[in-house]
Amino acid sequence: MIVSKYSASGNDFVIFHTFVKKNRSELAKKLCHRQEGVGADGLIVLIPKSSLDNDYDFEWQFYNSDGSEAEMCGNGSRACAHYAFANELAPGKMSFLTVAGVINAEVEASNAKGGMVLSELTPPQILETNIEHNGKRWFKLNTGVPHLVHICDDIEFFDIAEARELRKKHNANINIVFVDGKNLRVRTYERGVEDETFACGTGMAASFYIAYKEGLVSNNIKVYPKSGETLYLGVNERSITFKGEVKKIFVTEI
Ligand SMILES: N[C@H](CCC[C@H](N)C(=O)O)C(=O)O
Repeated sequence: MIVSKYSASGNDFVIFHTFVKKNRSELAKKLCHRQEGVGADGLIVLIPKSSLDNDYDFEWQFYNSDGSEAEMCGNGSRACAHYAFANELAPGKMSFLTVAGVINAEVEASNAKGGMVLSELTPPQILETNIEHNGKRWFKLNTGVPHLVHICDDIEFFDIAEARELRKKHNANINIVFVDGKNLRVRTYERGVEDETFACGTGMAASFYIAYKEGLVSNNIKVYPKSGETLYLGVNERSITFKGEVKKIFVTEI
């Protein structure tokens, strides 16, 4: 089986396509394993559409590295869009079906090593605005998957033990966000990876949306995850747009 390894702002994925839709939880754990597999935060399986009457170009399955299936993955949606375009499975402007809903994506630039991709996420839903934990205020919202967000004053310290506790209590990804002038810096403990990742797209979107609703940033900004790569976040009348570079690291047979 031929698989591709992608990095989207430091969040990395194994991607392949097949017409067969089945449970791939065990395969995800095997392929994502950092020492015994390809190594990735998640597995993306692209399933080309089987009938012309679907109003999307393909369907996908997304699995975290622990084998859990997640409704959506922001960075994964950008990597998958480039993979689909590069493998002639979709046009540059595409839409695909995820558990969270249909995602629109556009490959704005592409070459053999990757490109620049914009995804439009599912409409954000603010669920709670005042969760108190250890004297800190957390927001809970869904940007395709559930996230907790805390607006912090020191991005250099991320309490992973506290994040793990909150992740278990709320079954959500955990984000701290720092307002850095006009832009944001975000760090995320990811559900299903069970550790901090170098970037989390839906987490950056959740953090951006809370900072925007709190009047701390404008509706079009740059967001910097742990990897330091630049992501462009915006709010439109429908949802949140999310743009950044994706890199095709290698293609291999397993
Ligand atoms: N770990 C997340 C799914 C992947 C989200 C993240 N990789 C992104 O880019 O949005 C969850 O289980 O809710």
